[in-house]
Amino acid sequence: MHQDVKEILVSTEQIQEKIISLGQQITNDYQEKDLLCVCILKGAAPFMADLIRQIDLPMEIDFMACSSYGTSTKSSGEVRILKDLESSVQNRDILLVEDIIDTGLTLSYLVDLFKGREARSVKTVTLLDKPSRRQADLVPDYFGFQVPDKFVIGFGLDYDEKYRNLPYIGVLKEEVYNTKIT
Ligand SMILES: O=P(O)(O)OC[C@H]1O[C@H](OP(=O)(O)OP(=O)(O)O)[C@H](O)[C@@H]1O
Ligand code: HPA
Ligand SMILES: [Mg+2]
Repeated sequence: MHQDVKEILVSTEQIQEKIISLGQQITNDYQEKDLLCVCILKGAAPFMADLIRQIDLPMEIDFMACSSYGTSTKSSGEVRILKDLESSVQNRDILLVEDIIDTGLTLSYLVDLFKGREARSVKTVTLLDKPSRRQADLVPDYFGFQVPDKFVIGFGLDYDEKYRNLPYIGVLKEEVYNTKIT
C-alpha cells in the first residue's frame, strides 16, 4: 500500500469484477442504439479504458476535459471545459463516463449541456458515487461503488494530480493535504 494511503476502500479485484458486470448491463441496455461513450478526463480514463472492453456492441468513444477541483480537495462549483468533443452528439445515445460523482455539479452541468446539443439520450456511469455530498439533483444510471464522505484517490482519482496510477481506491491520509503549503 502507498505510504500516503490511510486505508483501501475498494481492491483491484473488486473493481475489475464490477466493471465486467457494468459492461454486461450496458451491453444489454444499448442493443440497437447509437452508443457514444464520453470519457470525462482526466479521472475517468482508467475506468473508461477497462469498461469499453467489456461492452460487446458497435460503439464509439470520445473525450472531454473539464475541471472543477483544480489542486484542491474542494469543488470550486464552477465547471470549466478544457477540451470539447470531436464528435457530434445530435440524435446519438450518449453515455457519460465518470470516475466519481461527489457534489454532482460537474455531471449535472454536462448532462444539461448534451441535452441542449440534442442528444437522443444522455445517461451516466460512474465508478464511485459519494451521495452524502450531493448539491445537484443527480442520480447515476449505473454506478460501481458508493463511498463515504472521505477524499479518495487511485484508479484515476487524484489529489493535486498525483496517485491516479494506484490500482485500487484508497483514502488519502489527512496529513497529506493538511500540511500542504499553498
Ligand atoms: O461531483 P463533483 O463534485 O463535480 O466532482 C466530480 C468531478 O471532480 C473530479 O474531476 P476534477 O475536476 O478533479 O478533474 P480530473 O478528473 O482531471 O481530476 C472527478 O473526476 C469528477 O469529474
Ligand atoms: O474524493 C475525491 N477524490 C478525488 N477527486 C475527487 N473529485 C471529487 N471528489 C473527489
Ligand atoms: Mg481531480
